[in-house]
Amino acid sequence: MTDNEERLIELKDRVCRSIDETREKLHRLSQDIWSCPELAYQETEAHDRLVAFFTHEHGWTVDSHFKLETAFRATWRTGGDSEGTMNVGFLCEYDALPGIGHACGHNLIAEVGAAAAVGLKAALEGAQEGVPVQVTVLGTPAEEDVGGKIDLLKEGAFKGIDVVFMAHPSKEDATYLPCVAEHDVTIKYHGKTTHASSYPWRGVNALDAAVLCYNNLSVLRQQMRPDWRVHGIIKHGGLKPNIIPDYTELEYYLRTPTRAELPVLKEKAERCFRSAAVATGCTVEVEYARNQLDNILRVAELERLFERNGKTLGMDFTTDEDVLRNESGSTDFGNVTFAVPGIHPYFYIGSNALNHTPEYTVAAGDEKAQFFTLRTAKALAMTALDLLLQPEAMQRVMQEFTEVKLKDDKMSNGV
Ligand SMILES: NCCC[C@H](NC(=O)CCN)C(=O)O
Repeated sequence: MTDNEERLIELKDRVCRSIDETREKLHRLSQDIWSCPELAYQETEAHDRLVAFFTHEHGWTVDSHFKLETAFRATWRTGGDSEGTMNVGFLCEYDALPGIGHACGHNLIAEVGAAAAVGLKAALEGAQEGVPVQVTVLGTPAEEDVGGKIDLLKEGAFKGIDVVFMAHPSKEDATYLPCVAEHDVTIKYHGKTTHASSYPWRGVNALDAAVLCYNNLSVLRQQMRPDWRVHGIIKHGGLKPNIIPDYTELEYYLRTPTRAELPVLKEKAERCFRSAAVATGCTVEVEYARNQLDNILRVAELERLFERNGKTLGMDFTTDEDVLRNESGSTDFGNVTFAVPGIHPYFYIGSNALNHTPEYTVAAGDEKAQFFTLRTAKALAMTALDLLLQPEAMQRVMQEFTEVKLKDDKMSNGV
């Protein structure tokens, strides 16, 4: 075994020990966030708790309200000049869901990011030969909405970060689960009210338009690729049965496995929106969310390193092809992966509950989740050490990142 390999093992042990030594503070942080669920862009308490956590941990430079009201940044760097310093990013999410609190366990995402950063810093602080590194923690709000990470990307918050890590609670350990491109859209129909019984023929029925739109999209599914998704709700359908509705509103999520396919689906969906207006005589407004979520650009080398570290800690990565190929959602982390190589693995939290259910809310606040949460943080920090102490590993990551980006560019440009 080489000296460097021995050093890596020692530093990885130090990461695990320091995270275990901080577990009480980390659990309290996670519990404080879990017990005060806040919606996207309204995560003021969670922001304050995380800012206070890093402020009280020595050595961190903390920027509260960093580019967004409820975003933050905490940085720590080893001494020496900035030349050759690798900037390792860890992301914290902390927004909850309406009506069911932290049913996606974002309190645990925040805890994983904080724990991994604290563990990596502790390991490197004591390293004999300096390892030039900056550790950057970014608090990224509103993942469940239009995506705070995308806002932060636009504001340059990820500039200078060389590799980025986060992890998401799930019902199994997985180095990756399909994360698809998505664009949210609101469709508004405007008609004309009249008495629905006395003289309905004088009205223009916006609810008819909404129902036709819903049905148009429902029949479109037969002609969609099986891995595309179109799903939505009628947010406003009218005021009273005897008033022909003059305003209705629908919200839909349009999803495709790659960002290159999304324009194709959007064009088909828009025909459904607009034909409902034509058929009823309504006017229609189509409003897309300001941010489109991209699919995750995968870097297999990062996933391999993470899986190797996770297995040494006892993680049991799923091999269920059905899960690995089909069960998917979207995340604004996808947009980050087109700017910075990164991984977004999933981790079991001691429950078979499904995300976005009240049962998952309970599981995310259960002390039983702590062991799995801290184990995941250790594996992330250990993977960061692999890159810091093995330059050839980071070179492989960058080479692969360049290749997959080029392949995506060609697909997006129809090459
Ligand atoms: N409009 C954004 C929705 C994102 C949401 N993300 C997830 O559920 C991943 C876990 N937080 C989605 O519906 O996919």
